[in-house]
Amino acid sequence: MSGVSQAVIEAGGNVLGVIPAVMVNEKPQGHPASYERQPVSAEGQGPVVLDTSAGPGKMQTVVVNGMHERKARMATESNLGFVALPGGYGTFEEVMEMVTWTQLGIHNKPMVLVNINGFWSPMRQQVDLAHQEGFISDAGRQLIRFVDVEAADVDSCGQRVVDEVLSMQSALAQRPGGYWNWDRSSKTAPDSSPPAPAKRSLPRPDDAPMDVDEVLAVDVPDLTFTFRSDLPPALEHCDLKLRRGSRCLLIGANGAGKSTLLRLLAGKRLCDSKARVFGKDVFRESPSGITYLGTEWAMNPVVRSDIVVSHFLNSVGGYRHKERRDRLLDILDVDLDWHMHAISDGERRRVQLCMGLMEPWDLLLLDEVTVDLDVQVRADLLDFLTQETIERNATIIYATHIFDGLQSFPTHICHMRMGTTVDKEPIVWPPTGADADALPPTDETDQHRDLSPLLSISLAWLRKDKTLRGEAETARGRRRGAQKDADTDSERFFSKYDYSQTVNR
Ligand SMILES: Nc1ncnc2c1ncn2[C@@H]1O[C@H](COP(=O)(O)OP(=O)(O)OP(=O)(O)O)[C@@H](O)[C@H]1O
Repeated sequence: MSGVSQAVIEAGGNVLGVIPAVMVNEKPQGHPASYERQPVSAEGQGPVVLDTSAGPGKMQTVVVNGMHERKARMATESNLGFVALPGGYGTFEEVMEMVTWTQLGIHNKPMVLVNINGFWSPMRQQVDLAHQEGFISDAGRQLIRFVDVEAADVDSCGQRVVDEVLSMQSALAQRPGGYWNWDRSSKTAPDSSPPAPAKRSLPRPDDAPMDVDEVLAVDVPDLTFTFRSDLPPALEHCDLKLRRGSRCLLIGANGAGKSTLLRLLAGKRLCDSKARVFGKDVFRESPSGITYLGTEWAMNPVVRSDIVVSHFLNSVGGYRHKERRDRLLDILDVDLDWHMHAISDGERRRVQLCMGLMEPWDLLLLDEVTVDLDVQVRADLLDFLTQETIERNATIIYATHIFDGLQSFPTHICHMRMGTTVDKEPIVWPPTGADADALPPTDETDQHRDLSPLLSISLAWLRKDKTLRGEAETARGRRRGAQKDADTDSERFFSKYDYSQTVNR
């Protein structure tokens, strides 16, 4: 791969590597490589590396959380198709998965194997055998092609391979969609036509009437999602429609489903229901311009390793967005000389935000990432985000439990309860007319508190949600909190296993 990368760079092309975080810094113990890595660039030593010394092209390495994300990212980035050179298990697996995705209609991309000195011939025989035996259909046999190359001709076979990819691409374009209707909730056959315009009129943040052809920034109709088939759905019948330029707060108790919804919108999990961002299916069509920032980032060992912040930011593409990066460095008050392993949680969070927000986004999904910022930085950040939605018409969905200084931030609020969105459409904020009348008054318990209208409504919602959730759990034989009437052997347990002196608190 390094040879291919080097050649591409020398020819002025761009190389994008996608690497799981675990492989970033070190060679795993027992790694069979008998040589020390001698990279032509600093590839593999940071989240994204640009090596300008290698040649006129650009080389970048993107670090992702795991192998599945890596594959999905590679599939998304490939807009022409896939070319495989000889390789081992990983290559076999990737080749077959990408072909399978074309067979199933998840994407529709050529797969061309460069058959150097017959390396892939056994694979071709296997595919032909499966075809003869009826395991692969006639149409399925067309989903993979081989270009025979002698080792001596490797340097000059590039054009033939590209021609094969292009020819296969036009053949695939004639092909109907995949076998499955991936949207189980739809009664109709797969439809490759552009998404239907939204039927209902949604208020724009500035309340202008909606154009019927306008593509919504977020369109989630009746979304249901289950983590495992033996568990009840974590999301059920969720609806969320937002126009570009909206800033929507997700409000709900712990476990209401906010993070799950945000992660689905970020395309991190496959779900049967149709969820669209800018008119594209979030998982299968991977719309560009989505940035998701969640709390799990700070747990990643890479961001706690001894990396200097300036290197870290450069390596994730700071050079491409220098102006925004500098602006964010000022707003977030980040010291470029900090070492990531020797800063506070809040400081690490500022670096995360700087890193995540540098590249302009069209949809920003924020999952509680401002929780450990000090109040001044948080206030300045909220101003920056508001400005982004006004100036660039970008959209934000923000799940938080911290309501300080939020009163004038949202254009919409969306109440989630027990895995569902309570209203068919998010409530325009600040509310007026009938919307305002429908909102709950301050709960009696909270009348002595000095609450903003937003916090007052949220508290009233969550108090009601707790009661409803308690009733639902009781009906299922569950109960939270103290179980005063239940028999317990905790005293006996304590006398036998007294850990109180040994457990760190
Ligand atoms: N990996 C998982 N496997 C199974 N169930 C899960 C998983 N993650 C979350 N859930 C369930 O999904 C539900 C919604 O969780 P989610 O994290 O989306 O809630 P949330 O509204 O973001 O909560 P919080 O405010 O605590 O962050 C919870 O009831 C939880 O039990």
